[in-house]
Amino acid sequence: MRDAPVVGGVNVTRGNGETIRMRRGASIADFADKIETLTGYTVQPGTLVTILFNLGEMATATESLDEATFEVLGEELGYKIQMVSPEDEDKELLEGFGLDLEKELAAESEEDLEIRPPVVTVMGHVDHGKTRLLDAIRQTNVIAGEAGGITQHIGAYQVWTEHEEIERAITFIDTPGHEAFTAMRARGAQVTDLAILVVAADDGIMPQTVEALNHAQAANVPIVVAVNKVDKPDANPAKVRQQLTEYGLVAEEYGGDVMFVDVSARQGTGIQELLDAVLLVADAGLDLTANPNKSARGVAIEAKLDKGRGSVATVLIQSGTLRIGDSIVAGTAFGRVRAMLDENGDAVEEAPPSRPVQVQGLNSVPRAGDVFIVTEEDRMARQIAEKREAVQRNALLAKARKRISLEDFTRALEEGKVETLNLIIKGDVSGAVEALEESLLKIEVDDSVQLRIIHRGVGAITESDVNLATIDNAIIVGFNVRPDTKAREASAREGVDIRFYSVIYSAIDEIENSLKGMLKPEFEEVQSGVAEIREVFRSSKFGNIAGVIVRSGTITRNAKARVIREGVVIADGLAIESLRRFKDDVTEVRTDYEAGIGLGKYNDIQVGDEIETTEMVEKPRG
Ligand SMILES: Nc1nc2c(ncn2[C@@H]2O[C@H](COP(=O)(O)OP(=O)(O)OP(=O)(O)O)[C@@H](O)[C@H]2O)c(=O)[nH]1
Repeated sequence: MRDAPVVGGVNVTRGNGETIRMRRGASIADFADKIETLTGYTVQPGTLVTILFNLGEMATATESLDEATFEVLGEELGYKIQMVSPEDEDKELLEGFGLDLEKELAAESEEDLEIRPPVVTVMGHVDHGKTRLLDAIRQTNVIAGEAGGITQHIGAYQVWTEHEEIERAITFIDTPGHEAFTAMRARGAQVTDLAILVVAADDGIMPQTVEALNHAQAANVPIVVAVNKVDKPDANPAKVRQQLTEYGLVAEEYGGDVMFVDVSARQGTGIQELLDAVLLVADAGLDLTANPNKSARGVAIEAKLDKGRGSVATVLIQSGTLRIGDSIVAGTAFGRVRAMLDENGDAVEEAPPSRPVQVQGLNSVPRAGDVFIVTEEDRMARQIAEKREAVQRNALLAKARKRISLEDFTRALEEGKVETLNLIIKGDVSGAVEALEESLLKIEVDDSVQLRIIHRGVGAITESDVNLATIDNAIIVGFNVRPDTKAREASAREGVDIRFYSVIYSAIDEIENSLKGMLKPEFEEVQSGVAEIREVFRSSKFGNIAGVIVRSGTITRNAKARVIREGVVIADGLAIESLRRFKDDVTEVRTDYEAGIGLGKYNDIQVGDEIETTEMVEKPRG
């Protein structure tokens, strides 16, 4: 490739608004490659590192960058950046193996398709009777002859019911509440065709009822309401109907189009009517069909590591038929189907669409929501899994930088992009949540800025809040509440910004400032690399040079350094004046590599000392 000519003082590798597609986890070096392909001229990654540095962002040539950083760099160079979404990325990965799931589905003709059972998730507030209802459904509708058999929890099961004189199956996802539902949605897997919202008639609408229906509505999944515990003396089913009207769920008897069914999970009443309602909704407009005559595709519902059996994963077949001996890949897990069990613990030879089965034979445990596909050869399943693992690793590295934070929002605003700030509000008492919501909605800003509160609730910040924030790129505001362990892990993994407040005024203040584009980012120092001194050389030009091996992270030429002797910082705020590998000046040295570091006039270094480097990164508030 040739060097780019300079025309009118401008290097012609600069763009003219062309779009460059970048993968998650890509680096400056990848970006340079893309520009080279586009222009036909050589682009040095180091040049891009310098340009980015001059824009106030520090990154090495091979480090994974996030979307915001690519955009900054792209804008400077005259390119539009389009980040490839995780779904598209995986799609492209599969296409590389000749697998195009969408094309496959589109190529199916009407004759190939057969009706499949609806897949139903049961959601509702704690103690409103989800578990009991699922038990009741199961007890009254297991396949004849298997009643009383030992059932085992595999995360999903099918029941059979006579509907308009035909025996029909319904598949129930039986994972703990809507946590699984949102986890799967966050991963782009749509498994649920329909949701049953359980509301106890003696208790009425509670925070998780609202949360559950928000999730179902956001996913565009139709809802059937089961008004439970109608056997209780203080049951008030009419009130439940009344209350849900406010959330857009209007009962048929009130002129709306939502089916409400009164049930008692304890007494087993109303169950048949509920199943009929589910099938009516499914038949009315959901068009649930699939081709059973091809190799299977579906979604992992739950999975665990079993001491005796290894990885066991419950999968839901979405199209095709799964058979013993099939090679499958689910997320980053792969293997051959060694055995399949149904919810009764019975061995199954093949599983058609909408059938959940527990599969043995995968090499590791897939995550809930991972899509699985059957491949023609074992080798292909393994290669897909390995490629995905590499992609995930890179994406994680980039994501560690951050998702949207209030500061990003402010910056986007300052750049004049029209923006909507999505918020989730969680508080300790409903009064506070309402007060906060009301005050926030009253903030006056100009027309280009919008505040949307996509969910509010009382109680700790949960994993499902974080999942919702991930999907809608929202910021979570916690008023006197904290995330639970799972939520904390999820927010760290997904990089969701959670802001904690204990005074309503400061929450309003900060969000108002952000909406008005006044929030200034704060920076903090983080460790970027540690090197151990193994030799000290004297150089007439540079003073003492430390011969080091990098123990962790990356030592970069621009970083600040400190010297640590036996765990004590003996000098701080030093600049790295020279960084060399052998005789060459380099900009960075990574873990396990040797290098020579010169700290300018600072000479007090000994063998065994550590040089630790730090960089300034934007600090999450809270
Ligand atoms: N009277 C009456 N009690 C019920 C009925 N359904 C459930 N219950 C009781 O309500 C309590 C909660 O029921 P669960 O099925 O555990 O509720 P859940 O929604 O699954 O609760 P979590 O799993 O904790 O979210 C239990 O004590 C049940 O026995 C009903 O129809 N009538």
